Amino acid sequence: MSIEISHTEHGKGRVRLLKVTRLPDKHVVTQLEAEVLLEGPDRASFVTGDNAAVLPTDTVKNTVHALAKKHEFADIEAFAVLVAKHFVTLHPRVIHKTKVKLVETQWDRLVTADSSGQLRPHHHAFVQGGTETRYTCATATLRGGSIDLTLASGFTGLKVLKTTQSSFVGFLKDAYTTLPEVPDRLVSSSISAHWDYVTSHATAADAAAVRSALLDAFAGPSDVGVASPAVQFTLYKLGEAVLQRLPRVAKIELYMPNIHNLPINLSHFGLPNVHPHGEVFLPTDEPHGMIRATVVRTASRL
Ligand SMILES: O=c1[nH]c(=O)c2[nH]c(=O)[nH]c2[nH]1
Repeated sequence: MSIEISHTEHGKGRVRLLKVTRLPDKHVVTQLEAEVLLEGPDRASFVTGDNAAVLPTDTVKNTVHALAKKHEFADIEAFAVLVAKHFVTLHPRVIHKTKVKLVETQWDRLVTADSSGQLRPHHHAFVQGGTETRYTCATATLRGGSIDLTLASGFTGLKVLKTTQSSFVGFLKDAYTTLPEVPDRLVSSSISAHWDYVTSHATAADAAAVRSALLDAFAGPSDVGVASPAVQFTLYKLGEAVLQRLPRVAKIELYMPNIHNLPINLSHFGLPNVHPHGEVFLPTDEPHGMIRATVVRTASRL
């Protein structure tokens, strides 16, 4: 029997920083948590204990902090690419690939009354709210003399709810099926999305456009909505909307837990509480349905 080591990587996780950019008219903050992993051809540190090709993970952390100070960057996408390129550029002999994941903590600018009583965006005060987390992943890989870059972005915890235009009927039944057919129900989810860009030049605005496309497809037109015969169908429509609207997105992975809101049985009190009278529900978060799919663009058959 011979034993070999195959894939190796090392780096630093949970590297946190908050950067303040002090512009004259406003301060701008970016808070992020980085995970940076380095890959190289040398296996000696794992196999023989020779650390000559190992850039300490402590240095990786320091580098993230120092690059944040040295460079201006518009969004986490730009900073992820910058960090990923840094290591393969500085140490091409021992580092052939860098993977960077940056998770952003969103600070929203407060809107308060100014000294004259006018409501205005605040110069330097922020608030954090919501459960949504946005992230981006960049990789830099040395190929010959150049660097291949890939960029992906995503978010978790985008909570959505519709109070009608959702049904679940006609499903497969067996001896253990107790679920009744539901022609009209609430549908709720906490959407996670991860998408690959066809370019490494995508920005926070692209991520915002993906989010809008997903929400528009979930909700449908504001007056009439859009039918959801199952979370599965809605998930596919969400992915399709993103790929139709945004040519920079190559593929999107979506996870939509089906967060059940169960009609409470009020029949003891002579109160019908099911379709079309369903008004009082018990929001639950476990167990929840798990619906996941990847939606990709295929080459045109024309
Ligand atoms: O939209 C749904 N998809 C399912 O697969 C499913 N299964 C279930 O019990 N309820 C639902 N709802």
